Amino acid sequence: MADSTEVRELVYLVTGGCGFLGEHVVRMLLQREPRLLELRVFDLHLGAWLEELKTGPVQVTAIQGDVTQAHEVAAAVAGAHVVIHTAGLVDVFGRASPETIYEVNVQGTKNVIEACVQTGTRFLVYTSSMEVVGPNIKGHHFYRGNEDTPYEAVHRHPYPCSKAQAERLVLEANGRKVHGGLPLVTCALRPTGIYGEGHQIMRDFYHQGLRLGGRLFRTIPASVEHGRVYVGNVAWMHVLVARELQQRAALMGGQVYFCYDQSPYKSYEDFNMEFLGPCGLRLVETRPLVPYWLLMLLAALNALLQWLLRPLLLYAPLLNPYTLAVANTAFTVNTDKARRHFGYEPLFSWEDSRTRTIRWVQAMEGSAR
Ligand SMILES: NC(=O)C1=CN([C@@H]2O[C@H](COP(=O)(O)OP(=O)(O)OC[C@H]3O[C@@H](n4cnc5c(N)ncnc54)[C@H](O)[C@@H]3O)[C@@H](O)[C@H]2O)C=CC1
Ligand SMILES: CC(C)CCC[C@@H](C)[C@H]1CC[C@H]2[C@@H]3[C@H](O)CC4=CC(=O)CC[C@]4(C)[C@H]3CC[C@]12C
Repeated sequence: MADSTEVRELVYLVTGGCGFLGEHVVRMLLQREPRLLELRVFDLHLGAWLEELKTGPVQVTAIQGDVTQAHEVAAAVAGAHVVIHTAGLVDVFGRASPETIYEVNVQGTKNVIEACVQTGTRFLVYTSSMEVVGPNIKGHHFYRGNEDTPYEAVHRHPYPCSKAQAERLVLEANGRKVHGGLPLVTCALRPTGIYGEGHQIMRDFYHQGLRLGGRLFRTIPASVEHGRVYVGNVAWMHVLVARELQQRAALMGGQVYFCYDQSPYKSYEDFNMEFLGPCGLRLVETRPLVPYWLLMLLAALNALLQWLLRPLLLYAPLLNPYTLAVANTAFTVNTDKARRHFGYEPLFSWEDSRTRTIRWVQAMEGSAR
């Protein structure tokens, strides 16, 4: 909470501040960063909700801009003490071309780093992803691993490749001299699958369940654990890391941290049912209804259809070979690195996270109840 004894002097910039995670980071900063003087929210598409934030003690500056445009980024970064770079193209469904994904995720990140160097901004927090580690193309399971767990991180899909490249750039930039001669301090946060208020895929599953008469059909065995983390805790971790990076540069600079909380280890579908169940949906079958080989065939067919239809229309269903491989490969983390390095404790318990997410699903139009 804002402490009235703290002096408001810091300028923060959040790129992608109107996205699913970005909005939570923006709101969390306003609630939990008492030294904030100005908060710049940079996004390709600005949300109308920003207006309601402009009446508080912090100056909220909305900047409509594109991270792929170096001059726009430099203008937004100039004078900021801290940059939280969450902007990214999150596309594993083939909606955008690989070139566009690289342009936004890699070139956009380069632009942010160069802007920090040119303008003298010293602290950069990058929202990376578990996907920079895995699941890899071989489908190796990553079972309750931590930041030091050996794992063959080999990818082919543009999204994880671009996130891995961008993360490397951010970490390599740690220690570079910025304008004025002081060193840049960077670090990267790697959320697992984020859930919570505003999660588009949860919305899609909910509406799909409604269309199917309140039922969802299991596709992945319940034993395939998936790492999930509540958006409020991911946002809190960003706020904390940005704050502590300024005090503990030697320890935290150039480091990566998985984002974790007390959300239970479950399969992707069983986890979603924690929220969709109380909203009237049920998961049919204890075992997958469709055999895995058939799912693979359907996924390949979807990829083929996407390619054939591309000149005419965008066909981008949830099921494709990549999403199937990710959903069917266990990836869970068990770490306390963030606690050890900067005192992170989840702000929201599992019960809170669950209740908040259920309330949000229930508030969606046409609740199944
Ligand atoms: N959703 C998830 O489960 C996970 C997301 N992440 C990472 O978290 C970050 C945020 O992801 P989400 O909030 O889920 O996605 P999102 O799509 O809701 O938010 C991304 C934001 O970036 C903005 N953006 C996209 N291209 C831009 C550009 N060229 N210039 C300026 N802004 C641009 C979008 O308008 C959007 O507001 C991303 O970097 C993503 O890779 C990491 C792990 C898991
Ligand atoms: C076989 C089913 C039809 C598959 C449906 C579920 C999938 C769409 C999702 C299963 C796992 C998700 C990914 C995972 O949570 C890790 C991610 C991290 C990110 O940085 C971005 C999003 C994502 C790739 C996420 C995307 C949806 C799933 C593949």
